[in-house]
Amino acid sequence: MVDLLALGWPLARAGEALTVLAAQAGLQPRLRELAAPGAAVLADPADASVERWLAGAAANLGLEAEAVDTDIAGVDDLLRAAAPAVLRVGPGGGTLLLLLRGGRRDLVLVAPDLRPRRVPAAEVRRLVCEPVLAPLRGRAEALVDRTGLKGQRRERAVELLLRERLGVLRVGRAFVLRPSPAAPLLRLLRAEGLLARATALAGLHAAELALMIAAWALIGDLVFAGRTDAGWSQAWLLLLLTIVPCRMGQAAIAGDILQRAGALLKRRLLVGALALPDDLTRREGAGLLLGRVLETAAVESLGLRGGLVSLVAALEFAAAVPILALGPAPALHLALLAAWAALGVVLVRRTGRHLAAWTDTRGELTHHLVEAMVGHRTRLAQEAPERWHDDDDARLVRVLAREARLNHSESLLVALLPRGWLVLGLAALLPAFVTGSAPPATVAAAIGGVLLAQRGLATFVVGATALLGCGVAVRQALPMLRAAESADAGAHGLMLSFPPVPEGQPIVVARGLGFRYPGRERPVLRDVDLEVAAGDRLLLEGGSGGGKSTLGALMAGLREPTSGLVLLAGLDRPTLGLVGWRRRVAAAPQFHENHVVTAPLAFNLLMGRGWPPTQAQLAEADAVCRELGLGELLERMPSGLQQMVGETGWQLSHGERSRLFIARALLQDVDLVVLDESFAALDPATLQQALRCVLTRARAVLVIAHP
Ligand SMILES: Nc1ncnc2c1ncn2[C@@H]1O[C@H](COP(=O)(O)OP(=O)(O)OP(=O)(O)O)[C@@H](O)[C@H]1O
Repeated sequence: MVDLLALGWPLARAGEALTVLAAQAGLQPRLRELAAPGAAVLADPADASVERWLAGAAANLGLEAEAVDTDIAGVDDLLRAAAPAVLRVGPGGGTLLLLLRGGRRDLVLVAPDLRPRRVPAAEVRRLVCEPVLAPLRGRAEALVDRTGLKGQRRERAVELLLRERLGVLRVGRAFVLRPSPAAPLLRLLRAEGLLARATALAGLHAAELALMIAAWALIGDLVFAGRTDAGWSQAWLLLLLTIVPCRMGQAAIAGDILQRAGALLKRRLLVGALALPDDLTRREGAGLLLGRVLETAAVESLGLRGGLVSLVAALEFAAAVPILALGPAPALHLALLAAWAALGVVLVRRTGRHLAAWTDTRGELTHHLVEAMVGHRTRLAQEAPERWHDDDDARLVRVLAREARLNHSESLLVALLPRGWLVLGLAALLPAFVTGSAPPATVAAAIGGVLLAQRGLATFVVGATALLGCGVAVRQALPMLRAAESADAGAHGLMLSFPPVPEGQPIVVARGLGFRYPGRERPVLRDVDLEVAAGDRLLLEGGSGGGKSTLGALMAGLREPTSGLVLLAGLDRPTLGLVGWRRRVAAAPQFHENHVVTAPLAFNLLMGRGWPPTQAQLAEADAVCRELGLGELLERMPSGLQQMVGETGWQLSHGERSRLFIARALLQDVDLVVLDESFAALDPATLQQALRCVLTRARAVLVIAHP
């Protein structure tokens, strides 16, 4: 029996453990010194802060740690397929097992002496499940004992009974490690095994082509040399039959490539969409961004299919060239083929231009449509009905005209290129056929070459059209792909964790602070000095457009200064990272910048704390709501904290929304809360009540308001 806990790593060495596992699993982690989890994290290993720490540390190494929950019935699958992964085991999940290789019978763990150790999967399974099963084992054994079973059969019956009865109980968490979706593309492709699969696919297709050419050669020999013996026909049949498994293998590998690469691309685009710079989303508007997101679907479907099909086309072309070179009119055939391929390139480029123009007009149409939907209620109230659809027809006509041009160009490509070549290729063989100057077998092989090139051209058209679509879609998705590349850069800082700032000590200090919006000539803020200490209650007043919200955003780490310095607890943004900064300062932005997500009220309140919440967090959310005067609303809502709110849920009033935003900031349990005009919509009595709650609960507060 192996002492598995001795092979585990203590939580205090979690950073080192992640680095070692990632390096041994070939994930090429970024080599970076990670600070150990702080005392606050280690104090309660059962708390979600450990999981947040692990996720942040993985991001620092350029990796992604996906938390996977499993029930007892799913443990075997997890141990088989999750590697490389970190399993939390032992009391409170305070020990980490590093799963390097999974399996059904044996697993490989990385021990604290950095050596891989093979251990039986059943023992790891027992360690993971026993804390949940142990309390009920006695009852299960008593039940089985009444059946009279003995020895191993008794053990097995107890296990099966427990698994059957308790299969859905949740057991410990695992963190599956993989390269971050923002990692260099080549590393992602290699980690997913896509390069190896693409090579296998090309190999199988080349084998299929070789088999087909051999089959032609054989049939040519049979027909022209007049052989009639059965052995040759059987060999021909065998060659054709061998093509079947070749094709099946290709279909399976291609499906696998499409699925894996599709998932990879989706993850990258999602990361990019969430990391889009704030100013870009403002500048482009929801409509254009929605259009871009819709276009990204084409990147996957067209790009992947186009890539595979083009690979096949290139192989078919490459096989046709030597066959034609051995035919009766090699120079003429090869010259014609080169000219036809050049014509193909011209037609493809023309189609590409039409496709890009059509996509741009469609994007404009989506933008127009979304703007109309967002402003629908205002238009209903303010605009005469006969003007609602003013531009619609003109926009539709523009889209349809460009679509017609695209269709024409595409049909020329699809119809002319492969069929035209067939006519030309066969015509070039006519002299040899008529004069009988070449042996029949050579003519037959050349016909095969012409057909193969035609197949290559037809495949090329399909692949090129798909790649064109993909190219246009990539251009649309570019902001997201770029944002994905920089998504993890510095977001998690050095993962420092330290206790709350003591009373009277500075939390945020700004010196010589300046800020200028991109594209603006004059700075909004210049030479600002400000210090906010724990226990401070500050009010920032000023005229409209004076830069109050901008200063609030700088304090909350939502923007970086263009000159000067802002320090939080003595540390700068790169050291703390955006994630670290937000754990210390929470902001309730202005009304038009803040959003009620269509989700339960509790989700909206606890957004910054992770989901699902603990009972204690729910109780805290309930208490804050009541202190802010939302108690009566909670009573009225049939589902209380679980009531769906947002655009399609319970519609909150202006004042209720602003208190939800205040509660959301207070519940983040931070050193400093920045409230930007959060009280403007409240009547005097409610305002006093809300203010009392903020002053009691916040360790320090900066309130932005008009005089
Ligand atoms: N994203 C942006 N891009 C360019 N300029 C901006 C941007 N956001 C704000 N501004 C400009 O910067 C100036 C300061 O804006 P800010 O919102 O900080 O002022 P404020 O004092 O909070 O105003 P108010 O009291 O009206 O909310 C304004 O002139 C505004 O137009």
